[in-house]
Amino acid sequence: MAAQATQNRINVNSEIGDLKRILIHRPDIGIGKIIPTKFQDWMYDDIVHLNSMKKEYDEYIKILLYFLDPEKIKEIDELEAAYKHLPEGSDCLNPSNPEYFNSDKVLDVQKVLSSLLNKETSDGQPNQIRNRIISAICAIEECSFETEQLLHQLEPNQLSKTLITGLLPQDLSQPDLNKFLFPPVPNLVFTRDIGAVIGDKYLLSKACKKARKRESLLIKFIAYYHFFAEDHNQVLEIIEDSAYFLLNENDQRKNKVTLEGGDVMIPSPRHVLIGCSERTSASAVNGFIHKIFSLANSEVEQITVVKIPQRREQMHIDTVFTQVKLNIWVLYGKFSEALQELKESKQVDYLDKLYHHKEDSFLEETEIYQFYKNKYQQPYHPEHNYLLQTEKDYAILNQGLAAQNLPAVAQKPKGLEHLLRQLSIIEFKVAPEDVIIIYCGGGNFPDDDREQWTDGCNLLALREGVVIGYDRNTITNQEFRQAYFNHYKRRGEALPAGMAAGFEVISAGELLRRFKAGEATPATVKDTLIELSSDELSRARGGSRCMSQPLLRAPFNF
Ligand SMILES: NC(=[NH2+])NCCC[C@H](N)C(=O)O
Repeated sequence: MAAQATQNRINVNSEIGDLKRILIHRPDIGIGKIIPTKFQDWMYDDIVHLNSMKKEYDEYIKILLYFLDPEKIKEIDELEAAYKHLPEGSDCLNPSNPEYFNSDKVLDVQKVLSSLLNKETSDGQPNQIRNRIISAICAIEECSFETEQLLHQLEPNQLSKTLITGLLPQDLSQPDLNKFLFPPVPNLVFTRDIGAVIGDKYLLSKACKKARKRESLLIKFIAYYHFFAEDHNQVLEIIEDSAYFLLNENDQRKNKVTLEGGDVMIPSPRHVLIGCSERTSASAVNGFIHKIFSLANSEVEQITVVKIPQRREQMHIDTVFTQVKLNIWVLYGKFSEALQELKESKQVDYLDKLYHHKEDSFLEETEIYQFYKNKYQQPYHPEHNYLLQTEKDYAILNQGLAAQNLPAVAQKPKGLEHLLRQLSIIEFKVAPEDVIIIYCGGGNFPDDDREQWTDGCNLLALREGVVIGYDRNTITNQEFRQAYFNHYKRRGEALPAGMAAGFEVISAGELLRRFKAGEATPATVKDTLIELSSDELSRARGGSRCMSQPLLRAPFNF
C-alpha cells in the first residue's frame, strides 16, 4: 500500500502532460562563492550576482506554485505582507528558513534532504542514514576525521545546507565566517540532470564532471531512502561492468558510464529518447537500452538514441530541442537537416563536401539510432540486436503500429527535425502538415547561436502549450508569437479566421500580477510562453527545463 502511494506520486510518461510535482533547488550561497579560476571546473561562465539570481528564480517558484500548489501562494503572500517592513522582507522561499513554504508539490532538494536527515527510525533509534550520508560525502570529498565529527554535530537543516553549499554555518565557524569544508555544488539548481523519472521508475544520474558528483550521491540517498524507501526496485542504476577496473586507461575511458538527466526525454509512454553527448557516454546509452528493455511491466517499446557533437553549450540533448505541444517543438536550426538543406539549396556551397578532414566541416552532425523491443515479437533477450537498421526492420515496426491503429509511417529518421516530426505523427497522431518546428533565434545566424547559448530551446512545459523560457531570447520568443501565422504562410495559406497568430508571450512578473489581481487563473492560460527574467539565471548554460525535475505529470491520453 505504501509503495503504491509513492508510485502514484512519482510518474512521468510525457514531456508535456500537466505538471503535478517537481523537484527544484533555489540558488544557494555556494553560487555566490564562484571565482573566475573555477569557471571551467564548476561550469559557470561568469560571476553571478546571487541576489538578482534569486529574485529571478523566485518568480519561477511562484509560477510553479500557482500551477501546482496554489494554496501555498496565500501563505507566502501573507508572510511577505507581514514582513514588508523589514528591508529583506520574509524569505519564506529559502529552504533554510523556518518559515519556508514547504510544499509537497514543489520540492526543494535541500528540504527533501533535511527531512531525510531528520527521519527517525521506526524503533526510535538514531538515524543511520544520516551517518551513512556523512560518511559517503566525507569519503568522496576526502574530509578529515575532524570535519566528519563537525558534520555529526549539525542539526538536520544546517547539515543539509552544508552538504550542498560546502559551507559551515556561520555561528559554528566563528571566527572564520563562512568556512568552506568542501566545494559547493553550484549546478544543483539544474535538478534535471541529477536523475530522470521514466514511467514509475527513477533513473539515477552518474555525473560526468567532478563538480557534479556529489549531486549524484545525494540523489541516490534521496531516491533509495526517501522517494522509494518502500520499494528499492523502482530505482534504476547504470554502472560499468564488473571487469571495468581491469581495463587499461584507454579502454576505461571508452567504457566509462556517465549519464545525466538532461539527456533523457520521454515524449510518450512507449518511446524514450536518450542523448549520447558530452555528458552521457556511449557505454551509458548501451546500458540504458538493456536496462529499460529488460524491465518487466514497462510500457517503453522504443528507444531512440540522439548522438550530438560534444560541445560545452550543447552538453545535453535538451539544449538543442524541447517539446512544446503535441505538434510543436523548438529546435536549434544547426541540428535541423531540413533547414540546412534549404540553406544549401539557396546558395550552392561545395565546401563541406570537399574538406579532407571531417572536423573542418561546419555542419553539425547528429546521428540517430532507433531500437525496438518487439523486433523479435518475443520477450527481451540481451543477446538479440534490437537496432532498427533496414527497411525490413521498419516494416516490422510499421506492422506493430498498424496493429494499434497508428499511422504506419515509420522510417529511418533523416535527421533530428525528421525525428521530431515523426514523433508528433506516430506518437500523437498529428497530421504531417500540422507539425510545427520553431527555430531557436529564428534559425538565422548569428541569432541562433546567441540564443542557443542562453537556452532558447530549453523550455519547461507546465502543461501542453504552456512553457517557461528566458526573456533574453527575444528572437526565439518572437517566433512563438508568430508561430501559427508563419506556419500557414510557409504552407502558402492564410491563417484560418479566428485563429491567433501564435503564442501569447508574457513576462513571469506580469503573469503573477494578473493572477494576484484575479485577471487570470492558471486554468485559463493557453498557448503561452512565460518569460523569466534571465540576466543571471542564464549564466551557467541551463534553462527552465534544466532547472526542473518533473516527478509527476498527469497521464497524457494520446
Ligand atoms: N539539462 C541541462 N541542459 N542542464 C544544463 C546544465 C548546465 C550546467 N552548468 C552544467 O554544465 O552541468
